[in-house]
Amino acid sequence: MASRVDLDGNSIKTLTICMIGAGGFIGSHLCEKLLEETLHKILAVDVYNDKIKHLLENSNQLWADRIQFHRINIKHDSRLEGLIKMADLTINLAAICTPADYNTRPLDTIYSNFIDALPVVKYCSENNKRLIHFSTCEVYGKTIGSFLPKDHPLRQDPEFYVLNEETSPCIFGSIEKQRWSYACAKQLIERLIYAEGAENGLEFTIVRPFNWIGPRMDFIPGVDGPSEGVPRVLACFSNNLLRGEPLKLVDGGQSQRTFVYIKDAIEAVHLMIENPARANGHIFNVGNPNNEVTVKQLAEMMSEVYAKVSGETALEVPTVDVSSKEFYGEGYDDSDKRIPDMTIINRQLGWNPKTSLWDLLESTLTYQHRTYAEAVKKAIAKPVATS
Ligand SMILES: NC(=O)c1ccc[n+]([C@@H]2O[C@H](COP(=O)([O-])OP(=O)(O)OC[C@H]3O[C@@H](n4cnc5c(N)ncnc54)[C@H](O)[C@@H]3O)[C@@H](O)[C@H]2O)c1
Ligand SMILES: O=c1ccn([C@@H]2O[C@H](COP(=O)(O)OP(=O)(O)O[C@H]3OC[C@](O)(CO)[C@H]3O)[C@@H](O)[C@H]2O)c(=O)[nH]1
Repeated sequence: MASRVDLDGNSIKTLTICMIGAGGFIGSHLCEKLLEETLHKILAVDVYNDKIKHLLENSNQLWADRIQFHRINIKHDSRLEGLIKMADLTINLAAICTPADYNTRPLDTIYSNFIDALPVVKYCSENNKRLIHFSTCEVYGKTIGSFLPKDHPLRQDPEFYVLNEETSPCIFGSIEKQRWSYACAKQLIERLIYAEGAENGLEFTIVRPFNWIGPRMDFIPGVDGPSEGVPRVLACFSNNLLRGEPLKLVDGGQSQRTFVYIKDAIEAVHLMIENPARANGHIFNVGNPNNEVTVKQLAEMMSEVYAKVSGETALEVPTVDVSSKEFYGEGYDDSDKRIPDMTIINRQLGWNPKTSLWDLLESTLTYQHRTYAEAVKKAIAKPVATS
């Protein structure tokens, strides 16, 4: 591989990266990218490795000696500090990050996103190691505009809904709305990291992903995850499509989201890894402001794309409304709208997303159909056990 240079023309040093949560959706894509396009070494930490098995198993691959898997639960494992010390950079992706858990398992959610991340920050700070920490767009909570009357003209003013790292407030619901347990824990760990930077010189970058989606995201209930499990919206809707059932719209599917293709987003993380002078001390929104839809529009587009890639006829009634209480239980609440301000990431790293929502859904649903269609058919055909 020819010597590579960073955005300022300096040659890039080969790094050892301790990647915690490497076995998850984002981790698996980041491992793939780093192994295929760089010479960096990865100490991959997770409790699972199914999504990176293809990178670990084949010892003939060029990168076989550049990835090592460590099955470690960071809650209680003394090996973690040693791995962080061995690495030049730690990337922490580990988290409980599915909304169905936030209001039903708030303690696990808070522990996972705050308490369990504490030693990682401490070890990086004490050992003068750089940290890239994964936070979330959920730290913004609700938009200022959502508190205005429905037809108020200021709702159309970007000042009232575009989310900026340096100027937007974090607006959460009341404590009994346990949905916000995740956002609040992520916000506090961001503040702690920021304070470690200010008081102890920790070199950090905080990433706020805005709904990254693509292959290997979450699980299909009853196939490679629990039958009663509720994954994030891409996998929920994929599951409905694979089973030929209507897509469930929570509270009518009026919330808005911007979706970015995982492969575009990984490019942004790659730039952060290799341009520390431009990334350190910054918080970055990583999303695609051009791919905004309501959840209802997402459902309609996914139904259309799935019919195209699977060759199956779309349902005549493609969606059904369901209340949030019925779907998620007590204590659920929602972010109304999430448009990332791209000024900072654009200025620091020159990054812009490329893939349209239609194109990213086409490649993702092709993957979902190829990977799961047969397994779902078998699961549906299996007789239900009666007592
Ligand atoms: N995907 C998105 O759009 C998105 C959006 C906002 C924020 N994020 C953040 O990005 C990060 C990664 O998200 P993802 O979508 O890849 O989720 P994921 O659930 O697929 O990956 C998280 C990984 O962390 C591992 N993990 C959790 N607790 C652990 C522990 N105690 N010890 C070891 N490993 C542990 C899990 O096994 C999993 O493989 C999370 O911090 C999440 O909050 C993601
Ligand atoms: O079957 C379904 C599932 C979900 N919805 C609604 O879709 C919206 C998006 O839901 P989801 O992708 O599950 O999660 P959120 O966007 O709300 O939150 C995530 O954002 C980033 C992250 O931090 C990590 O990924 C996470 O917290 C939402 O409005 C659901 O109600 C649906 O209608 N039908």
